Amino acid sequence: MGAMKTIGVLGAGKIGEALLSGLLHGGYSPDDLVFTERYPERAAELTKRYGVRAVDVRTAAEWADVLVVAVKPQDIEPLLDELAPAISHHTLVVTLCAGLPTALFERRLPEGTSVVRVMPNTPMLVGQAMSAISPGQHAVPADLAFVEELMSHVGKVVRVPESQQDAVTALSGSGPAYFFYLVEAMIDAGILLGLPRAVAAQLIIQSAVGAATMLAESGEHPVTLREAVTSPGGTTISAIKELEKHGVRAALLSAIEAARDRSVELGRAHQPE
Ligand SMILES: NC(=O)C1=CN([C@@H]2O[C@H](COP(=O)(O)OP(=O)(O)OC[C@H]3O[C@@H](n4cnc5c(N)ncnc54)[C@H](OP(=O)(O)O)[C@@H]3O)[C@@H](O)[C@H]2O)C=CC1
Ligand SMILES: O=C(O)[C@@H]1CCC=N1
Repeated sequence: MGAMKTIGVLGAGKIGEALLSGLLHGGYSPDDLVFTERYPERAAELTKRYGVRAVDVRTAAEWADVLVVAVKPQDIEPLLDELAPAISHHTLVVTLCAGLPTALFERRLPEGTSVVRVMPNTPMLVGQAMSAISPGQHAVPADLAFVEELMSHVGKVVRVPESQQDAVTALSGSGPAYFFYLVEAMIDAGILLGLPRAVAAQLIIQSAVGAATMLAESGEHPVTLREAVTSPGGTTISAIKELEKHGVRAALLSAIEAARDRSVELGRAHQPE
């Protein structure tokens, strides 16, 4: 178990909470975790829910072997101001922030600080995260191996060069949102066809679970799986024709490109003068 390292989660919003919850489900003890939060009410609520201690950033920096940064990229500067004087250079820093390069942390934290960049996603809440990890310039193989093991408690992990993290963020970081959006639209289609909302939701959600399981377990290409649903002269091809007519494939390509561009932009906002 993670070599029993203590973990401090800085910023327990949606993704910070998902990590705490996922690690607890994955076998971590609440005694090996702390978190920081700006609002005391939110901190108290999380402590009640998970039994994990809320502390200030200085205490987290002094106590934890590993600090996981989970604030919005827009909030990083004040956090680094607080962290820089408090952190020891032996602490491993793991950043979950979209767009922010490891070099930003290395520049602002004590010389030689080991930083690993991770892009997870919210299915971490159910142990089904997809996380991509990249080492900063001072991260040694043991640091990367530790983070790989840590994130494997909450899902699957892949190693990528940091230069690919903006693309990863656009694909799997934001990816669950695209599926939720599709499901939402498909349930609406059920309503359009006169089905009760609860029935439409059950039909679509189970179809999504079934399709995802086939993709994950069959090893078949998505085209093969789609062709198996598409009977000659049947219903599916009538729907596919409309999807093509409305440029859904092109829309997805443009959407994911836009997400990648936004990730790059979030990183640029924190470049040195
Ligand atoms: N949501 C997602 O699917 C994913 C998010 N990420 C990354 O995770 C990070 C967090 O995103 P998300 O959880 O969605 O955002 P949230 O706004 O939900 O979470 C950020 C939390 O950090 C708190 N916070 C801000 N500054 C500080 C500080 N100095 N000390 C302590 N707490 C602080 C915020 O408090 P307050 O409410 O006061 O602002 C908030 O609760 C981002 O960098 C994002 O790019 C990565 C992968 C997926
Ligand atoms: O939307 C965002 O910026 C974050 C990063 C990836 C998913 N959510």
